[in-house]
Amino acid sequence: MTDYQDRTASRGTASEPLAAELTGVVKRFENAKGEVFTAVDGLDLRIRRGEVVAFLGPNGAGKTTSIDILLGLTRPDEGEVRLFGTDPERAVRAGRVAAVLQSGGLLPDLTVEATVRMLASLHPGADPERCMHRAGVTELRDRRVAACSGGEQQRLRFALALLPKPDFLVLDEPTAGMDVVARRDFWAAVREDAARGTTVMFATHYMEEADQFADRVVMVDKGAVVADGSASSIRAAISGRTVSALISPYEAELAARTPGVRATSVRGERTYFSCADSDALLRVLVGETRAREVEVAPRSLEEAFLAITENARADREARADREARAVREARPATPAPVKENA
Ligand SMILES: Nc1ncnc2c1ncn2[C@@H]1O[C@H](COP(=O)(O)OP(=O)(O)OP(=O)(O)O)[C@@H](O)[C@H]1O
Repeated sequence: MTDYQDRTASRGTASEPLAAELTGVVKRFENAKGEVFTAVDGLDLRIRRGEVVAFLGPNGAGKTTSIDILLGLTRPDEGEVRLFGTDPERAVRAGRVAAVLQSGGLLPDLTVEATVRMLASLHPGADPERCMHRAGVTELRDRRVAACSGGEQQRLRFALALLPKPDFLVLDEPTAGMDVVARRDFWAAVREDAARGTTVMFATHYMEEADQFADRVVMVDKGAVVADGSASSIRAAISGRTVSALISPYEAELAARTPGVRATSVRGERTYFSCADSDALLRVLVGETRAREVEVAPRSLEEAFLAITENARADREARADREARAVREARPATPAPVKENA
């Protein structure tokens, strides 16, 4: 297994039943012209109980579609989905799985408390006070939903999701559009719940959310898993900086020989150097070339994806080579053909 597929960050164990299991899931959409587009392309994912998994990917990677399939809201064209060993609809009906989706579902004229109590009546044994407290909305109880900020509405949705006392919480980009403080408060509430052993899977664009909150990060791109591992292994893969400058092609080539420079590219007038040791490159650019307007930036998520997919491809090729060699070496020498006498 590669660094990105070590799956060591689990809080569950292999002998425990899985919270979720997606095997070979494919979902295609057809546009008005009849062109077929594959949004989820053979997704395999196993989530053990107690794990907190970030589902990370760029726009259009297939996160929402995968989550809809996981929750039984969309049927896959191929593949199988199991939640707690049963089909998604049954698991959701039984209150074992609850979701905080990106929008919808709230009545603007009700107060926060009335909303929670109304939905609590659908779940025998639900404890509205406790759920409000756990989601951090107790202080907002008398506020109308329409007067709540986006972040407060998401916390309210979180309180509603807690009503059936789910074992598994699925959150689809729950903090999209929130400011830093609202995001921090939201995660504090979820984190507290996860500490009680609830399995959590959340989709996000934000690398730092995945890093701070998840103990496992699953990166998806083009509807398939491209990396899967502990946050630290993913972080290691995206460490490094991008240095860019206005520099002549000749001097750029010289600078690219600095140890630690992994790749260069040109966009517009700028040359971008992806490097592990930005200090060494800066010394060269400033001290030995006529480079101007030098900038240093953390590696972007897109660059991280490129690095990870490239590493994953190299790992796959190396593994295939090793396996082929092992097969060749294990094969007994072919005996010389025996000539039969006519
Ligand atoms: N009902 C649909 N009909 C046609 N195409 C769809 C439909 N739903 C999703 N898609 C397409 O499938 C791809 C994956 O979309 P999805 O919403 O799952 O991605 P995502 O990773 O959640 O993206 P984002 O981060 O932007 O929400 C996108 O290209 C999207 O346009």
